[in-house]
Formats: sequence, structure tokens, C-alpha cells
Amino acid sequence: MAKAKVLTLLIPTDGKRVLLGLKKRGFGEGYYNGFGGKVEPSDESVEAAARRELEEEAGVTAKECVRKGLLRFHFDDKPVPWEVHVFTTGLNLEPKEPKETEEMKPQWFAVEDIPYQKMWADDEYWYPLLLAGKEFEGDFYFENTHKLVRHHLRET
Ligand SMILES: CNc1ncnc2c1ncn2[C@@H]1O[C@H](COP(=O)(O)OP(=O)(O)OP(=O)(O)O)[C@@H](O)[C@H]1O
Repeated sequence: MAKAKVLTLLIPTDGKRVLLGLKKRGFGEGYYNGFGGKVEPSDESVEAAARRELEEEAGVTAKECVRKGLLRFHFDDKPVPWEVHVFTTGLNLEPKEPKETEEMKPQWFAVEDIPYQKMWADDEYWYPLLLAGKEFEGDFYFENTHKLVRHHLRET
């Protein structure tokens, strides 16, 4: 199988509130999502990439970052699967409040108000595990980029 494209997703939360961003451009435009993107092909670590993307997209630095999961997205219209490394960080961000950037409009949500209907279709399956502090691994299969047709998800 072709080598996967490696991406990050970092979600600041204390289990009660969660910081998401409305993606303003590019892949996933119009969806709320965690913060993340491609790992630099150089020798950047996946965790360093996760922290860098949070800084670029929300203007805040995460102190500690904990790896929670691995998601593989399989698209019938893309040549290679995407491997997304999911991290959380607490709410001790520096500065405390994020700022809007060219790429993302950050917004706080109570966990019971997470707008799954405005997010990627896989999110409603694994966010509850992440928010419960669980670790997980999953495969999600999409048609025409957006339509989730099947998935496997397990706690690790
Ligand atoms: C299919 N189901 C999905 N469910 C949840 N999250 C998903 C996702 N598919 C992609 N994602 C995330 O969306 C971001 C895209 O990143 P993206 O903006 O394209 O990356 P990056 O900023 O490096 O790209 P540019 O070079 O700026 O275009 C990145 O965090 C990635 O993990």
C-alpha cells in the first residue's frame, strides 16, 4: 500500500469545554475542527507539528500535549490514506484566549454543545472517547471525500 500522508489534530479541552476552530479555507472549509495539518517532511516530530499548527491557526502555545489516538482516513477519491495523530492539551494556553487567523476562527464550546452536524462525519464517533480520556484507533472510509460509508473504532 502507498505511504500514508501524516497529519496532526490537537484539541484543547478540560473535559468540560473544548476549543474548536471554524476552518476558513482549504480542506474541510466550513467545518469546525481541532487544530492541525501536515507534518513537515523534514525531521519535525509529530508532536512538534501539532503544537506548531495550533500556534499558526489559533495564535496560542500549548504547554503539554498528550497523544490520544490514531485515525486513518481512506478516501475513494485520493491516492493515499491519511494518518491523523490526535492529541489533547489542557486549557493552560499561552495566551489564555486564542485569536482568529487567516485559516481558523476559534470558538469555545461546552462538550454537550459540540456542533457535530457542522463537523467531519467521523468526529461524532471518536470525540466522546477523547473527551472521556480514552485512547483509541480507528479507520474511516469516505466516498466523494465527505460521505462516511463505514468505520472501525476501538479503544487501545
Ligand atoms: C476526513 N475526516 C476528518 N476528520 C477530522 N479531521 C480531519 C479529517 N480530515 C482531515 N482532518 C484534519 O483537517 C486538517 C487539514 O489540514 P490542512 O489544513 O489541510 O493542513 P495544512 O494546514 O498542513 O495544509 P496547508 O498546507 O496549509 O494547505 C488536519 O488537522 C487534519 O487532521
